[in-house]
Amino acid sequence: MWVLLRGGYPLRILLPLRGEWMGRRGLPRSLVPGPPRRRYRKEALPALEVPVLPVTATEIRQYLRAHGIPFQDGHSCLRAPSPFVKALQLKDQTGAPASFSLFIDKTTGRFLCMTSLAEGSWEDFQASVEGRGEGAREGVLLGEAPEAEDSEEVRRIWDRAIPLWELPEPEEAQLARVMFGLTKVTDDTLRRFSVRYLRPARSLVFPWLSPGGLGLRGLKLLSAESQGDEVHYKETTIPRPGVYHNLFGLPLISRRDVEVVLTSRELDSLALNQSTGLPTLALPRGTACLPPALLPYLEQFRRIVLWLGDDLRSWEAAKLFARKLNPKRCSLVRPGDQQPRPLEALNRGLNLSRILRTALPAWHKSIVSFRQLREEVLGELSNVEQAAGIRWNRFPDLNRLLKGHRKGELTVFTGPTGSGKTTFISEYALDLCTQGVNTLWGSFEISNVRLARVMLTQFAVGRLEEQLDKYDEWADRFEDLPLYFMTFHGQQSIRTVIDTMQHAVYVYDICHVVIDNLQFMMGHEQLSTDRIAAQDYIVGAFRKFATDNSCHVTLVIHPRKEDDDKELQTASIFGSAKASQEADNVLILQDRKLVTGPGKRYLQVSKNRFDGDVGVFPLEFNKSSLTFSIPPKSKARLKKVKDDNGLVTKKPSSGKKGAVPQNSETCLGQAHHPYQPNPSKPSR
Ligand SMILES: Nc1ncnc2c1ncn2[C@@H]1O[C@H](COP(=O)(O)OP(=O)(O)OP(=O)(O)O)[C@@H](O)[C@H]1O
Repeated sequence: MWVLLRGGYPLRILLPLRGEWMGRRGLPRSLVPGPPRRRYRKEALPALEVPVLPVTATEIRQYLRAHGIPFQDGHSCLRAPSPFVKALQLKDQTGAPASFSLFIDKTTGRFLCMTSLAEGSWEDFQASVEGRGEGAREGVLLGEAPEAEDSEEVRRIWDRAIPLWELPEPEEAQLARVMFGLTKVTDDTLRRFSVRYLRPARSLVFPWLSPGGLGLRGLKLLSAESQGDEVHYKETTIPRPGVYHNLFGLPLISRRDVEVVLTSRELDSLALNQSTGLPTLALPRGTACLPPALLPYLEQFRRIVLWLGDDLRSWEAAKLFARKLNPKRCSLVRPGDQQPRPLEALNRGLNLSRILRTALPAWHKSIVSFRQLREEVLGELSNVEQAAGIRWNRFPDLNRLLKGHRKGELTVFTGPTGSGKTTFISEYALDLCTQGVNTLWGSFEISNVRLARVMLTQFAVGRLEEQLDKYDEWADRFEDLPLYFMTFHGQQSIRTVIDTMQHAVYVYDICHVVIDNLQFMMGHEQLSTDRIAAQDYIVGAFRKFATDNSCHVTLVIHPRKEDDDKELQTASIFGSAKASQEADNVLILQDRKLVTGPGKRYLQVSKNRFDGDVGVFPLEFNKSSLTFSIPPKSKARLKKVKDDNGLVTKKPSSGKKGAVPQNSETCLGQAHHPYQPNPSKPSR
């Protein structure tokens, strides 16, 4: 059953790959825990060229006032009476008075009615308010959530899973407890959270229950594999990660709870709740993202403590999420030896309540004293490996020079026309995306379909035209990557692009934005002198965005002038020194055709603010897989050039992969070779 919405259709500013290219799924589904979701669907209309800007909180308030709709201002949402609630429904799913059960996200305008569970975009809401009379006559029907298709599989797995204490073999139960670190978690805790165990998969099963604990919306299976003296966890969710929006523990939250502890793992929530008795919730995809669709369920809390993990990445994610939740009500538990993950703290007999009391306020005045910085400095010093950022799997020599890909930096990338800039940066970004770096592409030059085709070929490391029988397998895995595309093409104003990037950071927790390329934000009418000023302004805007949002921006720039027989220099990129000063890193794709022959390229790191190492290394283009990454068998040479102190070091490349980040779990929660589909992931 579908609703035929009246009025304008929201133009898709951000388009997850699946919506445009795969053609097999509808618009992004921002689902929230609860019984079968009611959602608005729209006739598929071609997105028009001019994207709309996200609605602002001021506009939302003005609209509600103009239509006489009372509202209360919350932390991340406005609360209003719901137009989707029949008069007789007096209580919502969580037992609150249904009158103010509509939550409208102040940043995106998306709404969720806690009573009818209707949800949709700001335009949907306006259509339902303005078209209410006509809507009723046309028969406003609400669609079932598309992921309902998984419910049979969910029910089948759930029915086959049993509580740990019901396992026939006590040894099996004990082994499972040891593997998952649950030796100090009681059966009562497991029972309260309805945790089960699926014997055939040797996996814990965490249910996605509706707030009232009535409906089963989905599941997360967690398996553990011991590798040496380490245990690696692998997560599988139904429905897939992109729509698995379960706040694990939500059914245990009562309306009277005003404080909650957010964790990044279900096991940590079990340990925390058992040890402190505090309400606790686990985020559906750990530190990878905090879907805005979950914010209405967190509105009731006056204090939120984020205890996401024991490493720098968790600390960074906690700061990012606190900004979305309203920093003034958030406190962060700082990672440290005496402040490990909650489950580890429980197993080490530490006092979790005391650790919670050391949580630092997320919000502080704009001028900070060193006291507030010292914790972060300590965090960086004790996590040098992670402070260096995410390492590329495919470009070990890039790791040796840049040491990693870090949030908050601006990288400028250039190369001669037609040299393979888009192709290289596509693989460079894909490599990071497969490691859980939420990525937004702004492809102004080539269409998203063509770019996605290049990326899928690079992802499959081979021509899919010759193996179309494997297309679905690769496309399914590719679809689960945290990868989003702006729908702009051709000239765009920098303001529009920045606003859209801001929106994406909020909605999808984007950590890496690729802009290909800067020239598309330079109006044609600008004269040459203006062009330099315009370029400086645009680079400055991206610099500010990267810093303010702790999001890495990679900016592709066509060189100002090129002499075919000479290497590009930094000066040949920028009109003025300002732009090269703004960049943290400057990469140049050199194609010395005269020297190295067809296909050969060199990548030159000509600026590296992180630790100063600059140099060049060879790249070999593989036409069938469209990849530049060094084939594992071949050894590439890394030549370092003199750094500022005149030191010259020349290290033969070991050809080893760059150091894989400590937590090699990806956004999909499983560590697997990024080049191959993961056979252990159940096929759809
Ligand atoms: N090293 C290479 N050798 C041969 N062909 C290449 C190489 N790199 C990319 N190509 C091919 O050249 C074409 C142009 O590549 P690409 O669009 O990445 O270049 P570009 O530098 O981004 O171009 P432009 O300057 O127009 O943006 C593509 O078809 C690509 O497959």
